[in-house]
Amino acid sequence: MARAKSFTFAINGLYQLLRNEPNAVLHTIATVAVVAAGIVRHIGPMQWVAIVIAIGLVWITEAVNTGMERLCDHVCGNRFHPAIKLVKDVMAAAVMMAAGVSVVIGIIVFFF
Ligand SMILES: Nc1ncnc2c1ncn2[C@@H]1O[C@H](COP(=O)(O)OP(=O)(O)OP(=O)(O)O)[C@@H](O)[C@H]1O
Repeated sequence: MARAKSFTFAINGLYQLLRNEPNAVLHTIATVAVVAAGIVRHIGPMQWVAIVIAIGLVWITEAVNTGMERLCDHVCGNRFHPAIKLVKDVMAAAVMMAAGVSVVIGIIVFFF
């Protein structure tokens, strides 16, 4: 029962991410486009594995980034603090690296 409740909290987190994070719209469009391209190009099972990992990597880092941003804003009350800057910049770097890795995976899968 407790497990089922945790699952509903996680679903609520996903809903909040989709509702409040503008980047989530871009990720959704990119996810649909890449999956459609994979279907049209009849990519193989291992290529699907790479694509699923790439998509998951971006969504997971965006979710963690969003959570950390909200926590930072709550803790510092929107006042500037060097530690908050470091946390937010590092999280932004994580999203950027995940996106970069995903683009490289996409290029390898679809163009090689
Ligand atoms: N309270 C703060 N203290 C110090 N620096 C901050 C603070 N809030 C934001 N910053 C700096 O501004 C940058 C952008 O912050 P912001 O919260 O707007 O992130 P964002 O990436 O624009 O968010 P979103 O993902 O919602 O578009 C941070 O990476 C950080 O360098």
